[in-house]
Amino acid sequence: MVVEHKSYARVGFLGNPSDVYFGRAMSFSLANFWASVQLRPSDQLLIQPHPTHDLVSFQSIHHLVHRLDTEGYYGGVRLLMAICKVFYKHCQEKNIELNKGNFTLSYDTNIPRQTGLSGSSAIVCAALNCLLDFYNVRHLIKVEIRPNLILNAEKELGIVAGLQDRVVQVYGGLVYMDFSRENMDKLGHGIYMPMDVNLLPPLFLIYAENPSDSGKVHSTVSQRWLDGDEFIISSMNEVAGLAEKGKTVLLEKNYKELVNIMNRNFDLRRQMFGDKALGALNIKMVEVARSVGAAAKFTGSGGAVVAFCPGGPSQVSLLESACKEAGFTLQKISVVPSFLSEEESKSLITY
Ligand SMILES: Nc1ncnc2c1ncn2[C@@H]1O[C@H](COP(=O)(O)OP(=O)(O)O)[C@@H](O)[C@H]1O
Ligand SMILES: O=C(O)[C@H]1O[C@H](OP(=O)(O)O)[C@H](O)[C@@H](O)[C@@H]1O
Ligand SMILES: [Mg+2]
Repeated sequence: MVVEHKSYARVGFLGNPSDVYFGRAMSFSLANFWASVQLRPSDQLLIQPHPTHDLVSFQSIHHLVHRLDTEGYYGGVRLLMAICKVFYKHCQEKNIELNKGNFTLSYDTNIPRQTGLSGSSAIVCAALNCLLDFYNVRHLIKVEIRPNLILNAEKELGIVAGLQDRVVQVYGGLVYMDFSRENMDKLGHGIYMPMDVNLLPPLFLIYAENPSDSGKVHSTVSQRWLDGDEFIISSMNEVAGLAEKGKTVLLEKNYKELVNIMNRNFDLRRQMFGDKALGALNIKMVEVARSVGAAAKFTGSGGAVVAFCPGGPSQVSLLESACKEAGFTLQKISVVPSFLSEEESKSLITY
């Protein structure tokens, strides 16, 4: 029995990064890019390195150093190992029996690497889905809990990350999420509300080959937040509030106000993180979009931008030219509908 699962990239549409800090967020599953994981039964338990993403053979020392400078030390192998560990420990803790032989896990991805499109958790989410089916335990691990397991796999590796990406990668579609401390403490997870994807106006993705490490980007703000820095705490609360406002604005189809909310979301991130942490190229992507009057903000911690053109097709043409001139890739966003089964949707609040 070979099991294969696909998990899509995600766009943190509003409220990110407050999800890392007990805030609120609205995100959607992006059909343009995905990761896939395959599980095959085998005699040995093998985590297969990807031929390009886990490169260990180089043409020269120059090539090796260039690769480390541009893409860092790690690929997906550590993510696959970490989710195996987290899944196993969770099952042990919950007395879920895992009666099966060994397997080989392999992965592939076309999600631009480390561009804030959640390439990391797409690999982890697809692997978790393989494990759930291989061991036939999907019915024993609630849908609300699965994002926590995906996040814990990355936390295990010391990556600073939040839940918004993992939630939408498990649920699919458009989801509004409330991670308030009260809910997290009481329920052990946030409150996740699927929304109608048709409420979204046409959106565009701008990105560049410019990998940035979300853990590194978050580390200073994360420490300041832990230290009780008032500016970070109040700004993060405002960012969380934007997701909530955004929910109302989308339901009312008030797209004029959506422009202000998206722009404010990025401006607050910029004030909190500072230009050095965000990176000049990432900031330029937002500025290029804004130069034609589009609203723009990061999809994640940096590398890709979600843009909205309230002026319609003529403004989209201007955006196309501006991106081309700046050397950025522009794609029309396509959203993946919800993945939830009828059974899984029943317990959830929908809009
Ligand atoms: N496309 C990829 N292929 C292989 N591994 C990846 C890829 N993207 C991310 N990773 C792994 O996940 C880790 C964290 O990536 P992260 O900075 O969160 O990127 P992203 O914004 O894509 O989620 C990386 O250090 C690496 O180990
Ligand atoms: O900063 C953000 O918006 C997000 O950063 C991480 O996502 P990534 O795709 O790795 O950049 C993090 O996992 C999210 O929870 C944050 O919202
Ligand atoms: Mg990530």
